[in-house]
Amino acid sequence: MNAIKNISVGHTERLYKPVGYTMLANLVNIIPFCLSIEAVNVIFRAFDGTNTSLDITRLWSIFIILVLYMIIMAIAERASYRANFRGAYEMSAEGRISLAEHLRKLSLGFFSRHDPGDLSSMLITDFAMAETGISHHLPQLMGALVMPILAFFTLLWIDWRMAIAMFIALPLAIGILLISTKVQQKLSNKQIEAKINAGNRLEEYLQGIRVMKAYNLVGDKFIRLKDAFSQLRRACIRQEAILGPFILFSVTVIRSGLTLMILCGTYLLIGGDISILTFVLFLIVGSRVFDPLTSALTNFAEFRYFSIAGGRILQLMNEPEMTGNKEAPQCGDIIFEHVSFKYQKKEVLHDINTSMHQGTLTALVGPSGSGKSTLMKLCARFYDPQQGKVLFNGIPMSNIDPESLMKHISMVFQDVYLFKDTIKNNLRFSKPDATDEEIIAAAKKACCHEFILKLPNGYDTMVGEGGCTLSGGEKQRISIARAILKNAEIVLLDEATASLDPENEVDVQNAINSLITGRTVIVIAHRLKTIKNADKIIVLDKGLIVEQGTHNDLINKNGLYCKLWTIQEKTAGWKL
Ligand SMILES: Nc1ncnc2c1ncn2[C@@H]1O[C@H](COP(=O)(O)OP(=O)(O)OP(=O)(O)O)[C@@H](O)[C@H]1O
Repeated sequence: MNAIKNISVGHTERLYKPVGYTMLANLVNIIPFCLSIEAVNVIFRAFDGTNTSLDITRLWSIFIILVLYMIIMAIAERASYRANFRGAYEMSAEGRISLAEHLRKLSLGFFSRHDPGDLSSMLITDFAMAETGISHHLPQLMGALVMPILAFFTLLWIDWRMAIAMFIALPLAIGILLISTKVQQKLSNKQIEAKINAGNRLEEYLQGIRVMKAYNLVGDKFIRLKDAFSQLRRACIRQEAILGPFILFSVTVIRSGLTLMILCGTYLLIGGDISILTFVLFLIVGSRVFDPLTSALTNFAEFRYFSIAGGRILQLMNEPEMTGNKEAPQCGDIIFEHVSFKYQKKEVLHDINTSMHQGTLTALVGPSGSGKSTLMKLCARFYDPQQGKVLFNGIPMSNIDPESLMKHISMVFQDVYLFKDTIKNNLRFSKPDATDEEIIAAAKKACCHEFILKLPNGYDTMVGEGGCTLSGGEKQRISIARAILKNAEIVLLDEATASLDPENEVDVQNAINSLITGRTVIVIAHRLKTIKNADKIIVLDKGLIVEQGTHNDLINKNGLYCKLWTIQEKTAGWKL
């Protein structure tokens, strides 16, 4: 039952149509079989010494029914084929979209626990496996059972002894397959893990090829890739080598029923307990019934393998989404009350108490790894803290709908991601209904306009996957233009001006200054001169707030900020 739920990714009702059609097709498929039995019967009666003449009319009728059957079957098979495949592809297309949608609603903490390769494998490979399970294996498994079940009950009615002899080995064959279930689960999980690992290593190898060439590391990474492929090879071989004999054995066991039935029939025939016609009838049924049974057994094994993929998808679907259904307030202060936060096990923020007031600029400073980016991510509710509260206009962020909150926040990160699309669409991403004029105005403010015009197709130029056709500084300016275009009440800037040349930095700084009026701005800047005029500077060290206040307050305190400031003054132009 679990396997069925898994393979349909929780939508068992989607299976009714394909399974129903295939079972019906298999049921109808019995007609030629019954007709051939009837034809044997007619011929047999003409030669059994009872002086009955050969009923040619009946034979012709059988032939005509067979032709009609073939026409109806061709139409019905087409309908069944369409139902199977359409159902499977529709289910996986919808499933992929809803899974992608679900992933969007998960906390970022989930993504730091999972490899992106693992997730993309679920979206592509696992769904493809569930698709195959639904379109092929489950309908074929159920369909293949129709004929043997009907045959069993009919034969039981004709002669129970021979019927039992024919099917006596079936429970044993099923038992063997069921015994292998646990082994299969373990081996299949290992094989799927090895497949994902190989995919991840390959991605790492391809993405890091530039660094590897630069540092001559090709050997080491290649060994990791080679190991991953060797592991996959071993997992595949182990799975086949261990499970194959189970299936072969159960098929052999089931087929032994034919021999048993012949032995039993011969014995009964000699004893005069059955007629030759009954014996021939059993031989005809016997020659037809074991192929679908074998196919059902092999499909059952395949079906179990494919259902593992469905189980992985279901597990992911059950990951809890971020809570909160309150509409985010238009604006307000962000307040941290005794906030502690850890990624997995490591606590990186300890008992943070601070506030970022509406319409002011708050700067986060501190040595690398002190927790600045983490604190900023908590402001945007990328994560919920394990202890304490983050309040937005007095409402705990954990009660606010994350999507509603995002409408009020613009962000500029250190690493800018651009979609494989035109520059214009990459800008429009932050405001889907923006007009061309608005886009250009934002680009001008962020000092992008001129370099965009110099591109081959201006605003319609395509940028590569991840924006690889633009320089770091250009990507950052595009990202600033996006934030300007979104025009949100809260602006989060992480190293916004880090990769700009001094000339552009002044322009962008001016653009940012005009953007922050009446807004809450939180900025991480390693170059302290850029935040000298901030309303509040929060100094972090090892996850603790060690100082907070204005530039002058902190200089007067003569603490960590003053130390950092002095170092930067002395080494002007250096980057901490
Ligand atoms: N996704 C993550 N998973 C686990 N640990 C993380 C993650 N992100 C950051 N950390 C760790 O949390 C600590 C704080 O990192 P954070 O990025 O907040 O510091 P930062 O002050 O912004 O550093 P930098 O100035 O170098 O960007 C670091 O020790 C870092 O290694």
